[in-house]
Amino acid sequence: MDKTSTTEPQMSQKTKMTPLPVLEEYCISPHHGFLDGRLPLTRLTSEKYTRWEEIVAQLPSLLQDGSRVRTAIDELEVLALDDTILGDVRELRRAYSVLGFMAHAYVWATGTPRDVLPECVAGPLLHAADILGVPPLATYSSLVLWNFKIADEYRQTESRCLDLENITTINTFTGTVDESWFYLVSVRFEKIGSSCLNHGLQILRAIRDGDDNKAVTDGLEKLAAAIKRLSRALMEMETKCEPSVFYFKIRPFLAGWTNMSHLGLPQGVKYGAEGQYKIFSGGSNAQSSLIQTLDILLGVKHSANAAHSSKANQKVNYLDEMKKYMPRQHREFLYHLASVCNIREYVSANASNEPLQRAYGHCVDMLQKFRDNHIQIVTKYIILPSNSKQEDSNKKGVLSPIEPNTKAGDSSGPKTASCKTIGTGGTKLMPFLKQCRDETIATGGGKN
Ligand code: HEM
Ligand SMILES: N[C@@H](CC(=O)c1ccccc1NC=O)C(=O)O
Repeated sequence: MDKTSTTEPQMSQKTKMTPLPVLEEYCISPHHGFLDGRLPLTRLTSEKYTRWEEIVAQLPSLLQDGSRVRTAIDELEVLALDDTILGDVRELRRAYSVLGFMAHAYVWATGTPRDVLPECVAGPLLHAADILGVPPLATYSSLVLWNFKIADEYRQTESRCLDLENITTINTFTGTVDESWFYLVSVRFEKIGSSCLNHGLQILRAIRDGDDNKAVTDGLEKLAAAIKRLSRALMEMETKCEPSVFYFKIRPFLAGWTNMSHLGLPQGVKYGAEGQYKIFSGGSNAQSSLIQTLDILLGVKHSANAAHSSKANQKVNYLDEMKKYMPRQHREFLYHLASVCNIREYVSANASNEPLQRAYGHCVDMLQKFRDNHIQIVTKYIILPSNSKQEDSNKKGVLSPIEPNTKAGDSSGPKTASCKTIGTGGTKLMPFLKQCRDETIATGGGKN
Protein backbone atom coordinates (compact mmCIF):
# COMPACT_ATOMS: atom_id res chain seq x y z
CA MET A 1 0.00 0.00 0.00
CA ASP A 2 1.38 3.43 -0.83
CA LYS A 3 2.27 5.81 1.99
CA THR A 4 -0.38 8.36 1.15
CA SER A 5 -3.19 5.88 0.89
CA THR A 6 -6.43 7.06 2.45
CA THR A 7 -8.19 3.74 1.94
CA GLU A 8 -10.41 3.10 4.91
CA PRO A 9 -9.51 -0.21 6.53
CA GLN A 10 -12.20 -2.84 6.67
CA MET A 11 -14.03 -2.57 9.95
CA SER A 12 -16.90 -4.56 11.30
CA GLN A 13 -20.27 -2.87 10.93
CA LYS A 14 -20.64 -2.87 14.71
CA THR A 15 -17.37 -1.00 15.19
CA LYS A 16 -18.57 1.64 12.77
CA MET A 17 -22.10 2.02 14.10
CA THR A 18 -21.66 2.10 17.85
CA PRO A 19 -20.86 5.62 19.10
CA LEU A 20 -17.56 6.13 20.88
CA PRO A 21 -17.81 6.17 24.68
CA VAL A 22 -18.18 9.54 26.41
CA LEU A 23 -15.94 9.54 29.49
CA GLU A 24 -18.28 11.47 31.77
CA GLU A 25 -21.08 8.96 31.16
CA TYR A 26 -18.91 6.35 32.88
CA CYS A 27 -17.85 8.44 35.91
CA ILE A 28 -14.47 9.07 34.26
CA SER A 29 -12.91 12.52 34.20
CA PRO A 30 -10.96 13.86 31.20
CA HIS A 31 -8.57 15.47 33.72
CA HIS A 32 -8.39 12.81 36.42
CA GLY A 33 -9.32 9.65 34.56
CA PHE A 34 -10.70 6.87 36.74
CA LEU A 35 -10.23 9.00 39.87
CA ASP A 36 -13.43 10.87 39.00
CA GLY A 37 -13.73 14.66 38.86
CA ARG A 38 -14.67 15.16 42.52
CA LEU A 39 -12.48 14.30 45.49
CA PRO A 40 -13.50 11.32 47.64
CA LEU A 41 -15.33 12.09 50.89
CA THR A 42 -12.97 11.94 53.86
CA ARG A 43 -15.67 10.81 56.29
CA LEU A 44 -19.31 9.79 56.32
CA THR A 45 -21.54 12.78 56.98
CA SER A 46 -24.11 11.16 59.25
CA GLU A 47 -23.07 11.01 62.91
CA LYS A 48 -24.72 7.62 63.12
CA TYR A 49 -21.56 6.15 61.62
CA THR A 50 -19.04 8.03 63.78
CA ARG A 51 -17.87 4.83 65.46
CA TRP A 52 -17.00 3.28 62.05
CA GLU A 53 -14.90 6.32 61.24
CA GLU A 54 -13.23 6.26 64.66
CA ILE A 55 -12.25 2.63 64.35
CA VAL A 56 -10.83 3.05 60.86
CA ALA A 57 -8.89 6.17 61.92
CA GLN A 58 -7.46 4.20 64.87
CA LEU A 59 -6.53 1.05 62.92
CA PRO A 60 -2.75 1.65 63.16
CA SER A 61 -2.94 1.64 66.98
CA LEU A 62 -5.71 -0.98 67.32
CA LEU A 63 -3.70 -3.34 65.12
CA GLN A 64 -0.68 -3.13 67.44
CA ASP A 65 -2.56 -5.72 69.43
CA GLY A 66 -4.79 -7.46 66.90
CA SER A 67 -7.33 -8.68 69.41
CA ARG A 68 -8.21 -5.05 70.27
CA VAL A 69 -9.42 -4.35 66.77
CA ARG A 70 -11.60 -7.45 66.77
CA THR A 71 -13.13 -6.50 70.12
CA ALA A 72 -13.81 -2.94 68.93
CA ILE A 73 -15.52 -4.23 65.78
CA ASP A 74 -17.46 -6.95 67.63
CA GLU A 75 -18.90 -4.24 69.90
CA LEU A 76 -20.30 -2.22 66.99
CA GLU A 77 -24.03 -1.81 66.68
CA VAL A 78 -25.44 -3.45 63.52
CA LEU A 79 -26.32 -0.51 61.26
CA ALA A 80 -27.97 -0.58 57.87
CA LEU A 81 -26.97 1.91 55.17
CA ASP A 82 -29.34 4.87 55.55
CA ASP A 83 -30.54 7.42 52.99
CA THR A 84 -27.56 9.73 53.53
CA ILE A 85 -25.39 6.92 52.18
CA LEU A 86 -27.75 5.39 49.64
CA GLY A 87 -28.60 8.78 48.16
CA ASP A 88 -25.06 9.90 47.35
CA VAL A 89 -22.44 7.90 45.47
CA ARG A 90 -19.53 9.53 47.33
CA GLU A 91 -21.06 8.54 50.70
CA LEU A 92 -21.53 5.03 49.34
CA ARG A 93 -17.91 4.82 48.19
CA ARG A 94 -16.73 6.08 51.58
CA ALA A 95 -18.88 3.49 53.38
CA TYR A 96 -17.48 0.76 51.11
CA SER A 97 -13.93 1.92 51.79
CA VAL A 98 -14.38 2.10 55.58
CA LEU A 99 -16.08 -1.31 55.73
CA GLY A 100 -13.39 -2.87 53.50
CA PHE A 101 -10.65 -1.61 55.86
CA MET A 102 -12.57 -3.02 58.84
CA ALA A 103 -13.13 -6.38 57.12
CA HIS A 104 -9.43 -6.88 56.31
CA ALA A 105 -8.30 -5.64 59.74
CA TYR A 106 -10.73 -8.10 61.36
CA VAL A 107 -9.68 -11.10 59.27
CA TRP A 108 -5.91 -10.49 59.24
CA ALA A 109 -5.44 -8.83 62.68
CA THR A 110 -3.35 -11.67 64.10
CA GLY A 111 -1.35 -14.63 62.85
CA THR A 112 -4.56 -16.66 63.14
CA PRO A 113 -7.03 -15.22 60.63
CA ARG A 114 -10.76 -15.10 61.43
CA ASP A 115 -13.00 -16.70 58.85
CA VAL A 116 -16.29 -15.14 59.95
CA LEU A 117 -17.04 -11.44 59.60
CA PRO A 118 -19.48 -10.06 62.16
CA GLU A 119 -22.87 -8.89 60.89
CA CYS A 120 -22.09 -5.24 61.71
CA VAL A 121 -19.46 -5.26 58.92
CA ALA A 122 -20.77 -8.03 56.66
CA GLY A 123 -24.32 -6.67 56.20
CA PRO A 124 -23.55 -3.07 55.14
CA LEU A 125 -20.44 -4.16 53.21
CA LEU A 126 -22.45 -6.62 51.10
CA HIS A 127 -25.06 -3.93 50.49
CA ALA A 128 -22.61 -1.15 49.49
CA ALA A 129 -20.57 -3.48 47.29
CA ASP A 130 -23.68 -4.73 45.53
CA ILE A 131 -24.78 -1.20 44.59
CA LEU A 132 -21.32 -0.17 43.42
CA GLY A 133 -20.87 -3.38 41.45
CA VAL A 134 -17.69 -4.41 43.26
CA PRO A 135 -16.90 -7.42 45.51
CA PRO A 136 -17.39 -7.11 49.29
CA LEU A 137 -13.78 -6.62 50.43
CA ALA A 138 -10.96 -4.08 50.10
CA THR A 139 -10.19 -3.54 46.42
CA TYR A 140 -8.08 -1.16 44.35
CA SER A 141 -11.09 1.20 44.36
CA SER A 142 -11.50 1.33 48.12
CA LEU A 143 -7.76 1.52 48.88
CA VAL A 144 -6.61 3.78 46.05
CA LEU A 145 -9.29 5.47 43.93
CA TRP A 146 -11.51 6.48 46.86
CA ASN A 147 -8.88 6.83 49.58
CA PHE A 148 -6.98 10.08 48.97
CA LYS A 149 -7.41 13.72 49.96
CA ILE A 150 -5.73 17.12 49.72
CA ALA A 151 -2.87 17.18 52.23
CA ASP A 152 -2.74 20.94 52.84
CA GLU A 153 -5.95 22.83 52.06
CA TYR A 154 -4.10 26.16 52.27
CA ARG A 155 -1.73 25.14 49.50
CA GLN A 156 -4.57 24.29 47.17
CA THR A 157 -4.56 26.39 44.02
CA GLU A 158 -7.54 27.76 42.11
CA SER A 159 -7.00 25.23 39.32
CA ARG A 160 -9.52 22.41 39.13
CA CYS A 161 -6.61 20.09 38.48
CA LEU A 162 -5.38 17.83 41.24
CA ASP A 163 -1.95 18.88 42.57
CA LEU A 164 -0.10 15.58 42.90
CA GLU A 165 2.43 17.16 45.28
CA ASN A 166 -0.36 18.00 47.70
CA ILE A 167 -2.24 14.74 48.27
CA THR A 168 -2.22 12.16 51.04
CA THR A 169 -4.22 9.04 51.91
CA ILE A 170 -7.32 9.11 54.06
CA ASN A 171 -6.73 5.76 55.81
CA THR A 172 -4.05 3.13 56.17
CA PHE A 173 -3.70 -0.08 58.21
CA THR A 174 -0.26 0.72 59.55
CA GLY A 175 0.00 4.52 59.79
CA THR A 176 3.31 4.36 57.92
CA VAL A 177 4.44 6.80 55.23
CA ASP A 178 5.33 3.69 53.23
CA GLU A 179 1.73 2.48 53.11
CA SER A 180 0.44 5.94 52.25
CA TRP A 181 2.95 6.21 49.44
CA PHE A 182 2.16 2.72 48.21
CA TYR A 183 -1.43 3.81 47.49
CA LEU A 184 -0.51 7.34 46.39
CA VAL A 185 1.80 6.08 43.65
CA SER A 186 -1.29 4.52 42.08
CA VAL A 187 -3.35 7.69 42.56
CA ARG A 188 -0.60 9.59 40.74
CA PHE A 189 -0.48 6.89 38.08
CA GLU A 190 -4.24 7.21 37.46
CA LYS A 191 -4.07 11.01 37.21
CA ILE A 192 -1.01 10.99 34.95
CA GLY A 193 -2.63 8.26 32.85
CA SER A 194 -5.80 10.25 32.20
CA SER A 195 -4.14 11.69 29.09
CA CYS A 196 -4.00 8.14 27.66
CA LEU A 197 -7.80 8.09 27.66
CA ASN A 198 -8.01 11.38 25.81
CA HIS A 199 -5.35 10.42 23.24
CA GLY A 200 -6.96 7.02 22.73
CA LEU A 201 -10.39 8.50 22.03
CA GLN A 202 -8.86 11.14 19.75
CA ILE A 203 -7.17 8.42 17.70
CA LEU A 204 -10.45 6.53 17.38
CA ARG A 205 -12.21 9.74 16.30
CA ALA A 206 -9.53 10.44 13.68
CA ILE A 207 -9.95 6.91 12.29
CA ARG A 208 -13.74 7.31 12.14
CA ASP A 209 -13.61 10.75 10.56
CA GLY A 210 -11.35 9.37 7.86
CA ASP A 211 -8.65 11.92 8.76
CA ASP A 212 -5.31 11.38 7.10
CA ASN A 213 -2.91 8.83 8.59
CA LYS A 214 -0.96 11.70 10.11
CA ALA A 215 -3.65 12.53 12.67
CA VAL A 216 -3.63 8.90 13.82
CA THR A 217 0.18 8.77 13.83
CA ASP A 218 0.40 11.97 15.92
CA GLY A 219 -2.16 10.61 18.34
CA LEU A 220 -0.19 7.38 18.70
CA GLU A 221 3.07 9.27 19.34
CA LYS A 222 1.33 11.26 22.09
CA LEU A 223 -0.05 8.04 23.53
CA ALA A 224 3.44 6.47 23.55
CA ALA A 225 4.82 9.49 25.45
CA ALA A 226 1.96 9.24 27.96
CA ILE A 227 2.63 5.52 28.55
CA LYS A 228 6.30 6.37 29.13
CA ARG A 229 5.24 8.78 31.89
CA LEU A 230 3.39 5.89 33.55
CA SER A 231 6.62 3.93 33.91
CA ARG A 232 8.19 6.93 35.64
CA ALA A 233 5.23 7.14 37.99
CA LEU A 234 5.60 3.45 38.82
CA MET A 235 9.31 3.72 39.60
CA GLU A 236 8.55 6.52 42.12
CA MET A 237 7.50 3.70 44.45
CA GLU A 238 11.10 3.36 45.55
CA THR A 239 11.32 6.92 46.88
CA LYS A 240 9.10 6.50 49.95
CA CYS A 241 8.10 2.85 50.30
CA GLU A 242 10.65 0.51 51.84
CA PRO A 243 10.43 -3.08 50.42
CA SER A 244 10.70 -4.79 53.81
CA VAL A 245 8.05 -2.51 55.38
CA PHE A 246 5.79 -3.28 52.44
CA TYR A 247 6.36 -7.02 52.50
CA PHE A 248 6.23 -7.69 56.23
CA LYS A 249 3.97 -4.96 57.62
CA ILE A 250 1.61 -3.72 54.92
CA ARG A 251 1.09 -6.57 52.50
CA PRO A 252 -0.41 -9.08 54.97
CA PHE A 253 -3.47 -6.80 55.30
CA LEU A 254 -4.01 -6.56 51.55
CA ALA A 255 -4.56 -10.26 50.97
CA GLY A 256 -7.96 -11.50 50.02
CA TRP A 257 -9.56 -14.83 50.72
CA THR A 258 -8.89 -17.03 47.76
CA ASN A 259 -6.53 -19.99 47.90
CA MET A 260 -5.87 -19.36 51.60
CA SER A 261 -6.56 -22.82 53.06
CA HIS A 262 -2.98 -23.03 54.33
CA LEU A 263 -3.59 -19.87 56.36
CA GLY A 264 -6.84 -21.17 57.82
CA LEU A 265 -9.40 -19.92 55.31
CA PRO A 266 -10.18 -23.05 53.23
CA GLN A 267 -13.63 -21.81 52.25
CA GLY A 268 -12.84 -18.12 52.19
CA VAL A 269 -14.68 -15.88 54.64
CA LYS A 270 -18.22 -16.16 55.95
CA TYR A 271 -20.25 -12.95 55.72
CA GLY A 272 -22.08 -12.87 59.06
CA ALA A 273 -22.56 -15.75 61.51
CA GLU A 274 -25.66 -16.81 59.55
CA GLY A 275 -24.19 -15.85 56.19
CA GLN A 276 -22.35 -17.72 53.46
CA TYR A 277 -18.70 -18.41 52.83
CA LYS A 278 -17.35 -16.40 49.90
CA ILE A 279 -14.03 -16.45 48.09
CA PHE A 280 -12.52 -13.25 46.71
CA SER A 281 -9.11 -12.04 45.49
CA GLY A 282 -7.39 -9.27 47.43
CA GLY A 283 -6.63 -5.79 46.11
CA SER A 284 -4.30 -5.53 43.18
CA ASN A 285 -3.34 -3.07 40.53
CA ALA A 286 -4.66 -5.62 38.06
CA GLN A 287 -7.98 -4.06 39.11
CA SER A 288 -6.92 -0.70 37.68
CA SER A 289 -8.96 0.09 34.57
CA LEU A 290 -6.16 2.21 33.13
CA ILE A 291 -3.77 -0.53 32.05
CA GLN A 292 -6.66 -2.60 30.76
CA THR A 293 -7.70 0.46 28.71
CA LEU A 294 -4.23 0.51 27.15
CA ASP A 295 -4.45 -3.19 26.31
CA ILE A 296 -7.76 -2.58 24.55
CA LEU A 297 -6.50 0.51 22.70
CA LEU A 298 -3.41 -1.30 21.42
CA GLY A 299 -5.14 -4.62 20.83
CA VAL A 300 -3.03 -6.58 23.36
CA LYS A 301 -4.76 -9.92 23.89
CA HIS A 302 -4.35 -11.82 27.14
CA SER A 303 -5.11 -15.49 27.07
CA ALA A 304 -6.37 -17.64 29.89
CA ASN A 305 -3.54 -18.63 32.18
CA ALA A 306 -2.71 -21.39 34.54
CA ALA A 307 -0.89 -18.72 36.53
CA HIS A 308 -3.91 -18.17 38.73
CA SER A 309 -2.96 -20.12 41.80
CA SER A 310 -6.47 -20.93 43.00
CA LYS A 311 -7.45 -22.79 39.86
CA ALA A 312 -4.63 -25.28 39.55
CA ASN A 313 -6.18 -27.37 36.79
CA GLN A 314 -8.30 -24.75 35.21
CA LYS A 315 -7.22 -21.92 32.97
CA VAL A 316 -8.82 -18.56 33.69
CA ASN A 317 -8.23 -15.18 32.20
CA TYR A 318 -7.22 -13.37 35.36
CA LEU A 319 -7.30 -9.87 33.87
CA ASP A 320 -10.85 -10.51 32.64
CA GLU A 321 -11.80 -11.75 36.08
CA MET A 322 -10.38 -8.57 37.59
CA LYS A 323 -12.83 -6.49 35.55
CA LYS A 324 -15.45 -7.77 37.98
CA TYR A 325 -13.46 -6.05 40.76
CA MET A 326 -13.70 -2.62 39.13
CA PRO A 327 -16.52 -0.14 39.77
CA ARG A 328 -19.45 -1.08 37.54
CA GLN A 329 -19.24 2.01 35.33
CA HIS A 330 -15.51 1.57 34.71
CA ARG A 331 -16.07 -2.06 33.75
CA GLU A 332 -18.84 -1.00 31.37
CA PHE A 333 -16.52 1.60 29.86
CA LEU A 334 -13.97 -1.13 29.09
CA TYR A 335 -16.65 -3.28 27.41
CA HIS A 336 -17.84 -0.30 25.36
CA LEU A 337 -14.29 0.67 24.37
CA ALA A 338 -13.50 -2.92 23.35
CA SER A 339 -16.58 -2.99 21.12
CA VAL A 340 -15.50 0.08 19.14
CA CYS A 341 -11.72 -0.04 19.19
CA ASN A 342 -10.09 -0.69 15.82
CA ILE A 343 -6.65 0.90 16.17
CA ARG A 344 -4.73 -2.31 15.59
CA GLU A 345 -6.90 -3.21 12.59
CA TYR A 346 -6.27 0.25 11.16
CA VAL A 347 -2.52 -0.04 11.66
CA SER A 348 -2.49 -3.48 10.01
CA ALA A 349 -4.52 -2.21 7.07
CA ASN A 350 -1.97 0.58 6.53
CA ALA A 351 1.06 -1.68 6.67
CA SER A 352 3.16 0.38 4.26
CA ASN A 353 2.82 3.60 6.22
CA GLU A 354 6.08 3.57 8.11
CA PRO A 355 5.52 6.54 10.45
CA LEU A 356 2.20 4.99 11.48
CA GLN A 357 3.80 1.58 12.07
CA ARG A 358 6.59 3.20 14.07
CA ALA A 359 4.20 5.21 16.23
CA TYR A 360 2.11 2.14 17.00
CA GLY A 361 5.29 0.16 17.69
CA HIS A 362 6.41 2.88 20.14
CA CYS A 363 3.19 2.51 22.09
CA VAL A 364 3.59 -1.27 22.34
CA ASP A 365 7.27 -0.87 23.32
CA MET A 366 6.35 1.60 26.06
CA LEU A 367 3.71 -0.73 27.45
CA GLN A 368 6.20 -3.60 27.37
CA LYS A 369 8.74 -1.41 29.21
CA PHE A 370 6.11 -0.56 31.79
CA ARG A 371 5.53 -4.27 32.38
CA ASP A 372 9.30 -4.90 32.55
CA ASN A 373 9.70 -2.13 35.13
CA HIS A 374 6.82 -3.56 37.08
CA ILE A 375 8.51 -6.98 37.18
CA GLN A 376 11.60 -5.24 38.61
CA ILE A 377 9.47 -3.60 41.31
CA VAL A 378 7.80 -6.90 42.16
CA THR A 379 11.21 -8.56 42.45
CA LYS A 380 12.36 -5.88 44.86
CA TYR A 381 9.18 -5.70 46.94
CA ILE A 382 8.10 -9.34 47.05
CA ILE A 383 10.62 -11.85 45.72
CA LEU A 384 13.71 -10.55 47.54
CA PRO A 385 12.02 -9.94 50.93
CA SER A 386 10.35 -13.35 50.71
CA ASN A 387 13.81 -14.91 50.48
CA SER A 388 14.89 -13.11 53.66
CA LYS A 389 11.76 -13.98 55.60
CA GLN A 390 13.36 -16.39 58.07
CA GLU A 391 15.31 -13.75 59.92
CA ASP A 392 12.70 -10.97 59.62
CA SER A 393 9.66 -12.98 60.63
CA ASN A 394 11.17 -13.52 64.07
CA LYS A 395 10.72 -9.81 64.74
CA LYS A 396 7.86 -8.74 66.97
CA GLY A 397 4.76 -7.40 65.25
CA VAL A 398 5.43 -9.14 61.97
CA LEU A 399 2.40 -10.94 60.56
CA SER A 400 2.55 -13.98 58.28
CA PRO A 401 3.56 -12.93 54.82
CA ILE A 402 1.22 -14.14 52.08
CA GLU A 403 2.73 -17.39 50.97
CA PRO A 404 1.57 -20.09 48.60
CA ASN A 405 -0.12 -23.24 49.67
CA THR A 406 2.89 -25.52 49.64
CA LYS A 407 0.79 -28.47 50.80
CA ALA A 408 -1.44 -28.23 47.75
CA GLY A 409 -0.14 -31.39 46.18
CA ASP A 410 2.61 -29.90 44.06
CA SER A 411 5.27 -32.55 44.40
CA SER A 412 7.62 -31.28 41.75
CA GLY A 413 10.34 -30.49 44.27
CA PRO A 414 11.61 -27.22 45.75
CA LYS A 415 10.82 -24.08 43.82
CA THR A 416 12.47 -20.68 43.78
CA ALA A 417 10.61 -17.80 45.40
CA SER A 418 9.98 -16.24 42.03
CA CYS A 419 7.82 -19.06 40.75
CA LYS A 420 6.00 -20.04 43.91
CA THR A 421 5.15 -16.61 45.36
CA ILE A 422 1.54 -15.50 45.07
CA GLY A 423 0.12 -12.03 44.59
CA THR A 424 -2.54 -10.46 46.76
CA GLY A 425 -4.77 -11.00 43.76
CA GLY A 426 -4.05 -14.72 44.06
CA THR A 427 -1.84 -15.21 41.01
CA LYS A 428 1.39 -17.18 40.87
CA LEU A 429 2.84 -13.80 40.33
CA MET A 430 6.00 -14.17 38.23
CA PRO A 431 4.59 -16.59 35.63
CA PHE A 432 1.52 -14.37 35.41
CA LEU A 433 3.39 -11.07 35.08
CA LYS A 434 5.80 -12.53 32.52
CA GLN A 435 2.88 -13.85 30.51
CA CYS A 436 1.30 -10.35 30.52
CA ARG A 437 4.61 -8.87 29.36
CA ASP A 438 5.14 -11.54 26.67
CA GLU A 439 1.62 -11.09 25.35
CA THR A 440 2.39 -7.38 25.00
CA ILE A 441 5.53 -8.20 23.00
CA ALA A 442 3.51 -10.63 20.87
CA THR A 443 1.25 -7.77 19.80
CA GLY A 444 4.24 -6.58 17.79
CA GLY A 445 4.07 -3.64 15.47
CA GLY A 446 0.57 -4.13 14.12
CA LYS A 447 1.54 -6.95 11.77
CA ASN A 448 -0.74 -9.96 11.26
C1 HEM B 1 5.34 -2.42 45.55
C2 HEM B 1 4.51 -2.20 44.55
C3 HEM B 1 3.81 -3.28 43.76
C4 HEM B 1 3.82 -4.62 43.89
C5 HEM B 1 4.57 -5.44 44.89
C6 HEM B 1 2.96 -5.16 42.86
C7 HEM B 1 2.67 -6.49 42.68
C8 HEM B 1 1.82 -7.00 41.75
C9 HEM B 1 1.44 -8.38 41.62
C10 HEM B 1 1.90 -9.47 42.52
C11 HEM B 1 0.58 -8.49 40.59
C12 HEM B 1 -0.09 -9.78 40.08
C13 HEM B 1 -1.54 -9.81 40.41
C14 HEM B 1 -1.76 -10.25 41.82
O1 HEM B 1 -1.81 -11.45 42.09
O2 HEM B 1 -1.88 -9.39 42.70
C15 HEM B 1 0.42 -7.18 40.04
C16 HEM B 1 -0.33 -6.88 38.96
C17 HEM B 1 -0.30 -5.67 38.37
N1 HEM B 1 0.30 -4.53 38.84
FE1 HEM B 1 1.42 -4.34 40.45
N2 HEM B 1 2.48 -4.14 42.13
C18 HEM B 1 2.97 -2.98 42.66
C19 HEM B 1 2.70 -1.72 42.24
C20 HEM B 1 2.08 -1.44 41.09
C21 HEM B 1 1.86 -0.13 40.60
C22 HEM B 1 2.25 1.16 41.33
C23 HEM B 1 1.26 -0.27 39.41
C24 HEM B 1 0.85 0.79 38.48
C25 HEM B 1 1.46 1.92 38.41
C26 HEM B 1 1.08 -1.68 39.15
C27 HEM B 1 0.48 -2.24 38.06
C28 HEM B 1 0.08 -3.55 37.95
C29 HEM B 1 -0.69 -4.06 36.86
C30 HEM B 1 -1.16 -3.28 35.66
C31 HEM B 1 -0.93 -5.40 37.12
C32 HEM B 1 -1.70 -6.41 36.24
C33 HEM B 1 -0.71 -7.18 35.39
C34 HEM B 1 -0.44 -6.47 34.10
O3 HEM B 1 -1.38 -5.91 33.51
O4 HEM B 1 0.73 -6.48 33.67
N3 HEM B 1 1.59 -2.36 40.21
N4 HEM B 1 1.18 -6.29 40.77
N1 LIG C 1 -0.73 -7.22 44.04
C1 LIG C 1 0.17 -6.57 44.98
C2 LIG C 1 -0.58 -5.56 45.81
C3 LIG C 1 -1.05 -4.42 44.99
O1 LIG C 1 -0.55 -4.18 43.93
C4 LIG C 1 -2.12 -3.57 45.52
C5 LIG C 1 -2.95 -4.05 46.49
C6 LIG C 1 -3.94 -3.22 47.00
C7 LIG C 1 -4.08 -1.93 46.56
C8 LIG C 1 -3.23 -1.44 45.58
C9 LIG C 1 -2.25 -2.27 45.06
N2 LIG C 1 -1.37 -1.86 44.13
C10 LIG C 1 -0.73 -0.66 44.12
O2 LIG C 1 -1.22 0.36 44.43
C11 LIG C 1 0.82 -7.64 45.87
O3 LIG C 1 0.71 -8.83 45.61
O4 LIG C 1 1.50 -7.26 46.81
